[in-house]
Amino acid sequence: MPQGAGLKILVADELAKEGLELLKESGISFDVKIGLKEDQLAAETPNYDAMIVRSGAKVTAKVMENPGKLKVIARAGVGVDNIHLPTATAKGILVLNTAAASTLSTAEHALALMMSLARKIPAADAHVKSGPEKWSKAKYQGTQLAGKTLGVVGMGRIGQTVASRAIAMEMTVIGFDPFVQAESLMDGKVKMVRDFDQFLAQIDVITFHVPGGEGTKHLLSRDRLFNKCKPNLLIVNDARGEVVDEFALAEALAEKKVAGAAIDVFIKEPTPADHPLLKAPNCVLTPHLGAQTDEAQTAVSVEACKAIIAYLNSGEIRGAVNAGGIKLDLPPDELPFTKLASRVGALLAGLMDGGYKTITLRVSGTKAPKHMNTLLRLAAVELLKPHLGEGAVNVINVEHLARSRGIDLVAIHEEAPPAGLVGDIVGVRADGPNGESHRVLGTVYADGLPRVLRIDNYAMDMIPEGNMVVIQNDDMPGMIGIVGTSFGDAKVNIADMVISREYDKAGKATAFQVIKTDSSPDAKLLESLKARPGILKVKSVALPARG
Ligand SMILES: NC(=O)C1=CN([C@@H]2O[C@H](COP(=O)(O)OP(=O)(O)OC[C@H]3O[C@@H](n4cnc5c(N)ncnc54)[C@H](O)[C@@H]3O)[C@@H](O)[C@H]2O)C=CC1
Ligand SMILES: O=C(O)CCC(=O)C(=O)O
Repeated sequence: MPQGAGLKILVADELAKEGLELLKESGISFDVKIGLKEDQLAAETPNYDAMIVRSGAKVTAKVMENPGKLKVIARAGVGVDNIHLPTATAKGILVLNTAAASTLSTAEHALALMMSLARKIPAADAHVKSGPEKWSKAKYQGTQLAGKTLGVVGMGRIGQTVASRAIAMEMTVIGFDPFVQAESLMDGKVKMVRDFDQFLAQIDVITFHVPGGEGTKHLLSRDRLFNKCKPNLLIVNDARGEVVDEFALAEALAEKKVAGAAIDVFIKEPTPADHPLLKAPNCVLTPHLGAQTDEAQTAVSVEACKAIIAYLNSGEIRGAVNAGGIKLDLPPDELPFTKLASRVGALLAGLMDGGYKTITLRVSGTKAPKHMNTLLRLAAVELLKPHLGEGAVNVINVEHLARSRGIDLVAIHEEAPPAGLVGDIVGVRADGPNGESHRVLGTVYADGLPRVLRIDNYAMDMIPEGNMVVIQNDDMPGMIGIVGTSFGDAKVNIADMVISREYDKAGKATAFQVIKTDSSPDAKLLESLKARPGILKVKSVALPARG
């Protein structure tokens, strides 16, 4: 079957043609349906494996209530405030964005707003076009930016790009970003200020480059606009509408508490006809144009389409917003550890009788520790599958599902491998609420195949694959014969087998037999084995084949 066969993508916003061309070339079928209302989008969603949006389509909790086969949403752009991330994560839907593709264009737009505002360009333009009668220069006298202090709020990709250009324009630049710990950025050229009010007291121009949402709501509040800003302040908002209190801003402009504002983003877009900023003095407005250039729109479209194709075809994750740093497209020498973690998790799930309180991953060596979060999630998915169902849990929602059930997921890096082992060891341990506890330890050999090296304290060396039966029994003569005969009577061929013995503190020996079979052992065989004297535990696990 060709790659991508049977998969479907919904393009729910206008995308530049270069991205759509890539979708065509990929062979994955796609529909372009723009302007769908919430109900319509909710009805379409379950039919698609992937969705691509810009900022127009609102992917609300309701839209994802019954996600059907939807696995991934790509935002052709940066802000994902039009996608309800908690629901996407809870439903196991990966959300991607194209973080850097529109950085330059948005930064240039912020600078364009700043200069338009400082030199009153839009008003002067309208004045000239209104006719020669009232020709006036004095009314459009502006402010020179060189020598002024610019305050950049949010020193991420766009903030730093704006800062570097403002420095070239001979402005002094200071930054505010609670998530940057350094005293200064950009080779010491941008001093970071910790207190927002002290920051406001120093600046002549402010520009916002932060994500939207509760964390940044009304950073420029009524109190700050009226009591903390300098009266000559010019305000640029190219981030999100909620960052500045729009209504208070209109009043502050009218009362000359601040000198001017240039705004690209609004709480409600399109802005309603009675929006107070439409009539506010010295106010430049644009209809969310930050990323609206040929270059940025081509780049976000291409990046979003490439990311969707890569994820659908190979599971490669690019630009993940809600995947907790997992990476599935690992280099060839690290990739087998993902298979090891999944298989160790599945084996452990088979050993456990009850539920879990804690799932702990311990890793040592040089390769496995690079991917602790990915390995932990992969193992936890397999541990939760028997309880939640095959399709209900995946690497995106596993942490949320575990947390919502009171299960702790713990990852520990150990400098040295467990006693008696060497190199890259991946160990997963499950502790149940009633004291039940099992662990499985494994590694990957130079042949790239995963090996199980220990189940609890029983040492072994076995490739975890296919149908496996784990039997714990008292260590006494005849047990192997009993097991072999039972499998033979049930016409289940034993393909491979390892036996390991362990002594408890009292010196009593028990043995573990790990048996691989050519066909799946049925419940009758397992029950008959369990009933045999001396057999303590019988568990069957179906793992994928070797490939
Ligand atoms: N107008 C437009 O068309 C566009 C607007 N945007 C907006 O620009 C935002 C920034 O984009 P990038 O620079 O690429 O993101 P980024 O993630 O590189 O940078 C955001 C920065 O904001 C900082 N931050 C977060 N909360 C903060 C707070 N309360 N106070 C101060 N700083 C805070 C973060 O630490 C980070 O350094 C996007 O989230 C989006 O909302 C992005 C593209 C186009
Ligand atoms: O996609 C758009 O139209 C707006 C761009 C934007 O705001 C973003 O990428 O965050």
